Amino acid sequence: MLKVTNMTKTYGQGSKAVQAIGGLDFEVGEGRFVSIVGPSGAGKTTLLKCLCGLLKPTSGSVAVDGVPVDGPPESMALVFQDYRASLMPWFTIERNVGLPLEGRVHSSEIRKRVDEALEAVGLGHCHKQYPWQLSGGMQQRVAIARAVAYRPAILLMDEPFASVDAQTRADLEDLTLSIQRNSGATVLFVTHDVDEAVYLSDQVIVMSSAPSTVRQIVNIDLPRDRDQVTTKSEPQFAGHRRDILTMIRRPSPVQPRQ
Ligand SMILES: Nc1ncnc2c1ncn2[C@@H]1O[C@H](COP(=O)(O)OP(=O)(O)OP(=O)(O)O)[C@@H](O)[C@H]1O
Repeated sequence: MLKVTNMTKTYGQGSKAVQAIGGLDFEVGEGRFVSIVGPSGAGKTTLLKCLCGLLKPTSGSVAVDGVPVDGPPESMALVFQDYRASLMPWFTIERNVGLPLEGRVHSSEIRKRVDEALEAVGLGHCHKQYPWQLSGGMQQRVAIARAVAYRPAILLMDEPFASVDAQTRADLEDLTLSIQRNSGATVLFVTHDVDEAVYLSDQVIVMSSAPSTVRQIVNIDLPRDRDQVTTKSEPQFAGHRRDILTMIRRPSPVQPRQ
């Protein structure tokens, strides 16, 4: 469904050039949940921006169902870490959720999808409230509801739970899994948290440091029905976690004393 071929990305030119992505090749199958991990500055956000057509790769290509991506495709939605920046404070929750659908589908259909999406994220009682009246975790649920209402074939998520507390994060992980199962969407999920990547994914793409390449694609052979306690107690979970952490761990800058 999604194919990245020999993709590179360099910002700037000449002596100021920064090569973020050195050359990436991978494919993501329809309905898969794929996480992307790698050291800080590896180019994970840059990769997502190239996938959704916000940035043009310097060379190589991105294609969805064989069609090259050269602008934001209709079939994709994005959820960012910073929910404060992605929600409009002067619009109600229901307006925020329905916004990407305005002008695309009939208003009665928008109402129906907004109701369903807010119900799915447990905010069926918040239609008329404003973002600033909700907690951080609730605001991130609104951002997820907006993506759900849009019904994308591909959902890109860039560290979506990095700004919420641990319990809310676990709840949002499970919410994302159940939404993905129900919708059948393909999810690409950038995270710094290796446990989160293993817990959520069918596959984890491990990137090297910049200029990045794919170090390894790890198939996660855990049963698909995940549970925060039992899945994380599985020996395979610990094995995947150890292997991925070993791959992305940076050498310590502090040398031991002789
Ligand atoms: N607009 C830009 N102009 C110039 N350089 C940029 C720009 N955006 C990112 N970079 C550089 O590209 C490299 C990759 O950045 P990117 O944000 O994609 O990495 P990341 O893996 O998402 O980082 P982190 O894990 O810290 O969020 C970094 O060296 C960064 O400084």
